[in-house]
Amino acid sequence: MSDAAGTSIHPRLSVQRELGHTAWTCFTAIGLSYLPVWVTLDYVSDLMYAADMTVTLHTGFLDQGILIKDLTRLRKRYLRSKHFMWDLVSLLPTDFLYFAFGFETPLVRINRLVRIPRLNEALDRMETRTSYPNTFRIIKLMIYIFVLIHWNACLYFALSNYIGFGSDQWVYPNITDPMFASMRRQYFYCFWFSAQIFTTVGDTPLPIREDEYLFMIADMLIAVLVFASIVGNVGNVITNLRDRDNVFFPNHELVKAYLRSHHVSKELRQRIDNWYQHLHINKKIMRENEILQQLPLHMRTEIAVSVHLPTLSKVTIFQSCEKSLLEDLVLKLTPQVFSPGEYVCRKGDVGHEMYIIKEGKLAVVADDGVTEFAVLSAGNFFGEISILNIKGNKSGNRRTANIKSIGHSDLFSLSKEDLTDVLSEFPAAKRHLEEKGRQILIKMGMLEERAEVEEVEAEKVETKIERLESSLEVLRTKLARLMVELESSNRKMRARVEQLEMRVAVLHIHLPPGEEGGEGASGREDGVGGEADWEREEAEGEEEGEEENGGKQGDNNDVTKEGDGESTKSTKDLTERVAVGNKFDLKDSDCLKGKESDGEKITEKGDGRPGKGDGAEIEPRNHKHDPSEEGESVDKEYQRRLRRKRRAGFKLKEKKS
Ligand SMILES: Nc1ncnc2c1ncn2[C@@H]1O[C@@H]2COP(=O)(O)O[C@H]2[C@H]1O
Repeated sequence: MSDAAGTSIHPRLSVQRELGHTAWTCFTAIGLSYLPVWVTLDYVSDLMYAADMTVTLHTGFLDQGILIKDLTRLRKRYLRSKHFMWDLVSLLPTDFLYFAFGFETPLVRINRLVRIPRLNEALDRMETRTSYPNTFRIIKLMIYIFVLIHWNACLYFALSNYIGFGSDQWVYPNITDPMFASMRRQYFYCFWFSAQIFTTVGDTPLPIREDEYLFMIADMLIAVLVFASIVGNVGNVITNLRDRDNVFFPNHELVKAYLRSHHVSKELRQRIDNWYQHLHINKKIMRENEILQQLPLHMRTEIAVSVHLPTLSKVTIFQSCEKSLLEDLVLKLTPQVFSPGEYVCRKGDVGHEMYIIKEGKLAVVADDGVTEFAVLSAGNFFGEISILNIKGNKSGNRRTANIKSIGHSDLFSLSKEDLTDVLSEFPAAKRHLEEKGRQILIKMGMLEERAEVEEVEAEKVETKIERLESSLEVLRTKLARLMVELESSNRKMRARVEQLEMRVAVLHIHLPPGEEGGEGASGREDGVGGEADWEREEAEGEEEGEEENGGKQGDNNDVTKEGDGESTKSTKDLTERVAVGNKFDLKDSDCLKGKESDGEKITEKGDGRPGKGDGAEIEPRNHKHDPSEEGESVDKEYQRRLRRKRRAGFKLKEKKS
């Protein structure tokens, strides 16, 4: 059960109780004559109070935005709240006091009044739910005033009773007088007396005694407040109504004042007045976008869809459209009203929006304003040609015809930007609109078909170029990937060769000295792995290196660097190089080769010892044995062989290829 349900039974109930009780308390005769009625009303009210407690117990509440309906939690919450305390107090069975004081003292039930805040709560809720809040506010105010006057009337009667009926001219006349004896007369007289005070009419008899003066003073003070609140509330209601009108409709008063001050012709003023009249009488709300702006977008869309969808679905082009397109469109529509004979657009004007007809009839007219080419009615649209950039349209962005409102017509306008926005997402609808425009243009002979064909062809060429460019891009990426793969397999190969060479070098080192020397002595022909070949290659390499690189010889470090660089050069670099259109230049690898030969050469030069470069650089036997030197020479030997073999490998590969 929702929260609102809990308080809905209160207003009638409480008003009735309060009126009843004071009447019964002060007008004892009324109370005693209708005792069964009062008692029944009292206990029915008590039942309702109890029912309200049950309802409250089942009323959900929001916890972090989630409606809690769990009974145990609801019960716990209610029992711990202060409402429960007040509800309990209001239902205490004080009626047992009747046995002590008798039925003439219904005041024993005064504890029921602690529920008054619930009455206010209920009224507030009703006010937010009613569709006529201003009327509701006025009625609420009237009820409050009525209750106040009623209570005051009862007090006046009770005071008169206390002073003595008819003891002076201010108090209630003697009730033994038949004229004032009837219960109805008693109540009406007191109510009239009280109403005079609260409405500040003040036409009451003058008080005589002090207690009468005190009563009057208190009443007058309350009356001022009551009067002020009446005036204030009614004023508010009127302002609200005017504000609402000002939001719904353009401010006529302001426009009128403007027209007067600028001495606008009577005929034009008349037309504007008629237009205003039409808006008011037919409740044409012009500023709905402004009004709905205060709501969140999804609610605005829902409202706009429910209000305008029937119109949009009448429009042929939108009939087959997806719901999302209509939802997009509906928020961008601006209502416009045109008077009879008014032009919506004129031929030759620059088009900024298109129109959808909600109601009314419009004519496509010749320049004379009389000859009608076509009549458009609800569900039709127009003004799309000049904003769609139709190819071959001779009039460009200019209106192709005059459109005149025959009677009053209700249109929705849709700006060029909004239409372009929406149509960019829905190409089918765009094609449909363009097709319709093209047909009209052909009929009018305003479509340059050759230009259209040319534009279409130019578009085709453009599309082809775009396609070629994108294929080129794909090819480049593929090439880059291939190059990266090539590099990586190269690297792997080299690593493998290095490993093998390392093994060979280790074998050499561990050979017995005789064999080692033998190898050195036996000459290059017997060298491991065809060293003679390497030497030859080396020599060639040197020559090539000299030819190709000339002055680059100083780059001797590059040999090793290039070798290592293979691994440091990231594949990313390569990809970038290729992607930016640098054709992967084979010269690079040639240079590399060249540098390697340079490097080799420089190493030899650096050695400065003839014969060192021939690859048989084994230390003389009689050299004083130094283990560190031996290690160093082995290292150098190994490096040199490594380089030579690598180069030889390259050359062999090249030769083979
Ligand atoms: N013969 C016609 N029948 C229906 N509509 C037309 C005709 N001629 C022009 N229109 C519409 O009138 C509009 C005038 O502005 P546009 O040229 O932007 O778009 C035009 C069409 O939508």
